[in-house]
Amino acid sequence: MESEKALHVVMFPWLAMGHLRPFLHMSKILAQKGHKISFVSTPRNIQRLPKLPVELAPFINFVALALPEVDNLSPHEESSMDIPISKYQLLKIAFDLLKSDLATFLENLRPKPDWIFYDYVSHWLPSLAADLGISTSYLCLFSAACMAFLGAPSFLMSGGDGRLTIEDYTVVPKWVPFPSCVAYHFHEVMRNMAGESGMESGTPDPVRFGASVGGCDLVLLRTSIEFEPEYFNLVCELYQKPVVPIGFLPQSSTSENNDCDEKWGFIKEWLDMQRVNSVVYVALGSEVVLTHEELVELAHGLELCGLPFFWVIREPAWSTHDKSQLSLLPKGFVERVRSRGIVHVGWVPQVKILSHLAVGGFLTHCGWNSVIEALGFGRVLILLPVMNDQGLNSRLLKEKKVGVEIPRNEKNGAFTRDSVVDALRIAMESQEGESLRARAREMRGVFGDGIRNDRYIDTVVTQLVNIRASHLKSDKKFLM
Ligand SMILES: O=c1ccn([C@@H]2O[C@H](COP(=O)(O)OP(=O)(O)O[C@H]3O[C@H](CO)[C@@H](O)[C@H](O)[C@H]3O)[C@@H](O)[C@H]2O)c(=O)[nH]1
Repeated sequence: MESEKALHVVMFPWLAMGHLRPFLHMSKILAQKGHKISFVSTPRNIQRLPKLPVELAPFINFVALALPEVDNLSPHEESSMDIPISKYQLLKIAFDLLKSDLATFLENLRPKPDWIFYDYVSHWLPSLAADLGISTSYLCLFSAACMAFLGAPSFLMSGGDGRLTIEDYTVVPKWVPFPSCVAYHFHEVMRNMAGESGMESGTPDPVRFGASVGGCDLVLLRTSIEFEPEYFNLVCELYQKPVVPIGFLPQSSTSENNDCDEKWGFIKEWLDMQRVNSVVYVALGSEVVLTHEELVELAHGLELCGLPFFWVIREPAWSTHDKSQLSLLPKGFVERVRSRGIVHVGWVPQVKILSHLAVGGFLTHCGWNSVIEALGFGRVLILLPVMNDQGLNSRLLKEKKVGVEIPRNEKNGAFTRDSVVDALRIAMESQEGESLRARAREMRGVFGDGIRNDRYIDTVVTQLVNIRASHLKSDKKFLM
């Protein structure tokens, strides 16, 4: 790369592991190409990120801004994984209050950064950056299908997004011109509403999305044209502005080299003892907490199916001993499955686990990072969406025939142990599931191919350089 084209990019992700990590990953990829990064977040979130490889450390500067205090949010509650969904709006209030410290940081940066990449929550950032002459990109970490479902920015901005009833979210929107099953189930909308109660942050999520898309110079979407061309093209039509796919930012099994190294030893030892493609990896990301009933049915399903499994259970920071996830499992479960199943509480090196040849399938909540990581290694998916965008992703993955969804009761979301067993058997063993497994294996070439995905990044960098150059040309104040 010619040195005069090196960019300085400020990263400002939402306070959630599923957002901080891909922003960091994007930072590392740009740093590898010689660009400079200022990664802005709160102290505890920065501390929790995987350590940088030495060769990239000079290119990435972490900037810690203290999270402003708000009522009913304790000082250590800095990320969505620290709090129940009922407190998400409080975290958004605190996040919005970072605006003035971020503005001070940006004003004092010399020379001025070229770009700021922001997340969907910071709806106030485009105008702040524009005043300072910094180009803006909304780095969107959701599938194109999900963004197409949400709709055009003007629609999102108009009074909360024009959908008035729960049922409005359960149908494919009228602007989707091709056959699609991407819409929420009733119970998914209900679960999401638990995080929106009262709109305490003053800014509903649809408005945050609409302003983030509408206000930026460039939308970067973490997807590829090969996987969901119809939805990607629809997003471009809806947005009427430059939208560039960034590919999937695939990670190799060694790219998280220092993430939970000590744990990997024992996990690998266990996986090494299992047959190729035989293990179901079960994990539900950094935010989902199952209800007691769901946890019990999932446990029974895993026990009854007879397959080897590695189940990661997240113990929420706010749970007490009698409400801990482990204590809610069926009595004697861990002992009964010990010969073929591991229940692990706490953080694990997920990418390393998914890369292991013993893992055949992934029972997932359909967080977009998890989906990308699993398909990068060609693992078939058993879909158990819970909240956020997960239901939409699940429908997309079903549509693309790379996974089987565990059926739930439409109204209350209940699922049974038998439906878990059925889905697991289809995905992992039965003749019926062979085409799903084959299609998931094919996806390695789309999600996991480093060279193919790197081409997307090269296009992104060209766009960043060109758009920035045209901004500098058209407005002298950008030259400060
Ligand atoms: O023990 C763990 C648990 C998680 N991870 C990593 O953490 C990330 C989790 O991301 P994701 O799978 O997307 O789940 P969430 O953290 O739940 O993600 C939130 O953010 C995603 C991206 O916007 C959304 O798709 C989800 O619905 C939303 O819940 C992934 O990279 C995992 O590899 C680990 O490495 N170890």
